[in-house]
Amino acid sequence: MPVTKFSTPEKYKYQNGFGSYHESEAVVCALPIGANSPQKPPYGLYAEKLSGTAFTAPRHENQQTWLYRILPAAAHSAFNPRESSSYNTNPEGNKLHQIPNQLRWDPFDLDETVDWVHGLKLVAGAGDPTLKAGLGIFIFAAGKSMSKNEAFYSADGDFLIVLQHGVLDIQTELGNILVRPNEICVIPRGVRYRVELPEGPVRGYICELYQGHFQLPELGPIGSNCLANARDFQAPVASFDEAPSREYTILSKFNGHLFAASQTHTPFDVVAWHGLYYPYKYDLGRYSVIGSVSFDHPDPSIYTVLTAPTDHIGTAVADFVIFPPRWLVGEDTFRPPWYHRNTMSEFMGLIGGEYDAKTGGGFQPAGASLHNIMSAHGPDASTHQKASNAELKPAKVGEGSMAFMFESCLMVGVTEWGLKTCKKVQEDYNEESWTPLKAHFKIPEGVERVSNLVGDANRHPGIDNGKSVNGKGATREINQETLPHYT
Ligand SMILES: O=C(O)Cc1cc(O)ccc1O
Ligand SMILES: [Fe+2]
Repeated sequence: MPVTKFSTPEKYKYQNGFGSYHESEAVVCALPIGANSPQKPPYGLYAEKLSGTAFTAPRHENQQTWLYRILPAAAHSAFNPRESSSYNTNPEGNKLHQIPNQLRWDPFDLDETVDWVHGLKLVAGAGDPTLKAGLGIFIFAAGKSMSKNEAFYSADGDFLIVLQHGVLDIQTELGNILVRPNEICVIPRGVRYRVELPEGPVRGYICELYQGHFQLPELGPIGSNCLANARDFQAPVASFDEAPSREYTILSKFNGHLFAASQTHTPFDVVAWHGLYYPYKYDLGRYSVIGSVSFDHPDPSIYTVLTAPTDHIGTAVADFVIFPPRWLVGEDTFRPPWYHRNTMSEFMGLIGGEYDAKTGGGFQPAGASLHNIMSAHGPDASTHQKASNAELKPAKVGEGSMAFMFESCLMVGVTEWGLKTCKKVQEDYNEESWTPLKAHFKIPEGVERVSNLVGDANRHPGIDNGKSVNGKGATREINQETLPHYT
């Protein structure tokens, strides 16, 4: 049998595992053994610590990485404000409109005129990076690679990048990551990187976490596998530029504003590193979806890829949730999401295809929606019509599609850009979605108006010995007295 050889280009080798202690060296023996900061690190390298949590954070939260580099990151000029009148991704400088309306955006435009740094548009957010509290939601669209002489970092938070279009070739201090369609990438606060666009324009969404870090959700009774499996997260291996000395600009996003410093050596000079604080990517196609195999529609928390918890267990400052292709088999079930009002806010985007809860055509790839705290929403009228009459055989939904949600316990405000400047807000969202819903309520002839009695099966006409519910094909045995069904 012929042997197929798979090879990954050296540039894009990865180490697998979420939250794993990784170590990597681009030159043999560049990592010191048995010490972090020897008097003279190997090959004349400098040792530098990059911390992602307080030094004293408990072990289960503590994240830091030791870098062994040609020159320390500190070797640069002072930072000066750059583009201070135009560049502002700061929530406090961007008036946030807190409004209860359901909002939906048409697809955001590609923009071929800008690079990664200038393609970031704050669309919504909550909190404040100076207090390390809350999150920022960005739309990004870029058509130019960053200059070879630039590196960017955000001091404000961790970037969770959800790519919607194109490919991102990211050179980070810790190594290279190629983000391809249907993949996401997390770049932690402070990590310096530059983004090249090998296949032209890119577009997508970012959740910037001003507080804490993303982690895998608990699995509870699911057990030890499924959802996003730890081994499918990929961190880069050490890789450094051997470029001759030249001018570099370090761009810092600091409290939403841009600052620039210069240096005469490459920032991509980390020859080896070890630790828990590193960028990583994940292919959403690897997500192992869990769902109901009997009836009813479970909470979307079963689709959580990553969660950023608050101090209150079970309540997230940001959950990253996806809606991948999956089988729906629920009997006697309205299969799309129920109508609901949520104490959490829900920002959604669509990477591709069609989202099964919104089949009316208004929620499109590269578009978005925001259902803020207690903003009522659910399937649009056409989806309701289809789903409440559909034949309930097993059905694959979301084939070729990937919707996602940033769900937050915080009230999410919308920026002026998001509400007006981008000109993408759909004025007729309610009229297209829910105002066409018809009332179907009808009390059959002979049914009493008031009944406090729930234990009498005779009061529930249309139930056939508890074997089928509403005659719609459910086969489970159920005590009919508990069924508050009228047909
Ligand atoms: O509103 C939405 O479309 C997202 C969502 C999906 C779901 O299956 C259940 C609840 C929910 O908020
Ligand atoms: Fe919802």
